[in-house]
Amino acid sequence: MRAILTDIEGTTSSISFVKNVLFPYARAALPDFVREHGHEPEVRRWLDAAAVDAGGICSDDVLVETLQGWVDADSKHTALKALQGLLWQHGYARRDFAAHMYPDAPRALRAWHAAGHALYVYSSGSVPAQKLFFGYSEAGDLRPLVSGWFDTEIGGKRDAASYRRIAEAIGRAPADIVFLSDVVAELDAAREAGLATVLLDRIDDYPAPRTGDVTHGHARVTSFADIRPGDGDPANAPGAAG
Ligand SMILES: CSCCC(=O)C(=O)COP(=O)(O)O
Ligand SMILES: [Mg+2]
Repeated sequence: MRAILTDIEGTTSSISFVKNVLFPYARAALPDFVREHGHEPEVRRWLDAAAVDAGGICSDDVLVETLQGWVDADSKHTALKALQGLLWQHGYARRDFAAHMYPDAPRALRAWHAAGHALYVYSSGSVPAQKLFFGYSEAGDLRPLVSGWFDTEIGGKRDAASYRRIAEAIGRAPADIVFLSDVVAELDAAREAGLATVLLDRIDDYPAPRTGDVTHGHARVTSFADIRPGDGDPANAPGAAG
């Protein structure tokens, strides 16, 4: 039984939810959050880590502006991602929003879990942010389906070494893991590490279909419904095109 490792943004869920709901929420909440919680060790640790890459020692006001710029630029900086997770906690808990899920994703995740496939998440969002996302999803609490969570603390998503570390962490041979993502560069890195790969080509996120050479030979599907992780090479899945 292959294990399944899935990305979130652009794969289980729409990019527009992250860009139009989560990021603006974090951006707006940052100044008050840093003022009210900046002295707490967990928050300070990430603020200090961000400050190092923001050019060294600076005031919290300058740091907030830098962090807001990183939000606008969709930076995957680990410290920003950790802070975003802490910021979103309030929004989810107050039911200001629920995390978007393409309906085919939770349907397939539940079916794969019931069939005995172990499911893992690997996202640039911090592990706490991933758990909030799956916990407060439009499809309900999906956390019980997931056996393990990985973020960029294990390494960048475009680095093959990250996938080798994940395989080791979950105790599986790389070839026994299928990685699902919307980003070809991430799939290239996973394939280099020996994982099977499937490109999610979500029409809502990527209106021009990504076919032919741009898929770099990865199996391509537009829905989780077309992935057959138990059938050997996912490239043979119905709907997959290299
Ligand atoms: C799961 S947290 C919200 C999404 C996010 O901040 C992010 O960076 C997602 O990137 P992904 O690696 O899931 O494409
Ligand atoms: Mg993605």
